[in-house]
Amino acid sequence: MGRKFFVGGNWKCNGTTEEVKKIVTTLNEAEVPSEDDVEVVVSPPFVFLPIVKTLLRSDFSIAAQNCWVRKGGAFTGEISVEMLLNLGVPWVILGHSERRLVLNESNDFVGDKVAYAVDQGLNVIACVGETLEQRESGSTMAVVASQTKSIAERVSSWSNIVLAYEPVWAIGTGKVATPSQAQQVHLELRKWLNDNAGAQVAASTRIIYGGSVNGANCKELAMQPDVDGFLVGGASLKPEFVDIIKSATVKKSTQT
Ligand SMILES: O=C(CO)COP(=O)(O)O
Repeated sequence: MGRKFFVGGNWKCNGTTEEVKKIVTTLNEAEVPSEDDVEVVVSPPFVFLPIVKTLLRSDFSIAAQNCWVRKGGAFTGEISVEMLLNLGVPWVILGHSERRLVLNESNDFVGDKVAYAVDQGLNVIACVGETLEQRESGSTMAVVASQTKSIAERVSSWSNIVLAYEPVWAIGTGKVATPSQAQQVHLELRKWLNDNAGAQVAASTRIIYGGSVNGANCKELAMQPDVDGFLVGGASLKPEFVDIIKSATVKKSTQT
């Protein structure tokens, strides 16, 4: 079964209403490969989800950048899965390193969030990735495996989960993982899924790369056999996001 190329744009904590409208206009006017060949999901801050949902072309989808771990209630400042579903937001990004590291979200907490969101019917972009210190000490695979394990042991199905490998040292630094560094970890993650979640999950789960992806480096990364797309930060706020979406064509050419 082929894995459809996936391009996510994580806008993080950026934008004004005017800027958001401008990005959406650029996306709406872009000529991109067909929905059969690429799935595009943009993730604005919560407050802009309704306007983006209203204005964005119908072949692109939207994601929240976080959600509460269980059913909503007396949790000041949180946004629940139920609210996202009520607004018609189909995706959520969970376990981003900025939340793991700055807000101290543990592997267990992220695993609980993913399980609750998936159980309620959301699609999840689940992020894993090592810090520079962890890479330099040789523990990259141990770190991403334990982050993935906390998810795997809580979910009964992977069919609505996209796994995003985002090495922390490559995020917002301009220091992109080389295509072979990305491929190596993606392949290891797929082997891990094979051994722990089954061959079908390993074959069908999309593993996307995030960390300083831009219009110039996306093609070579897209050609790697286990790179099934991208989660883009900074460049998703710029017109070059369109070029990154177009790298789906490069991917397709490597598969035929
Ligand atoms: O964190 C990221 C996407 O979630 C990557 O961010 P940058 O593309 O800005 O490095």
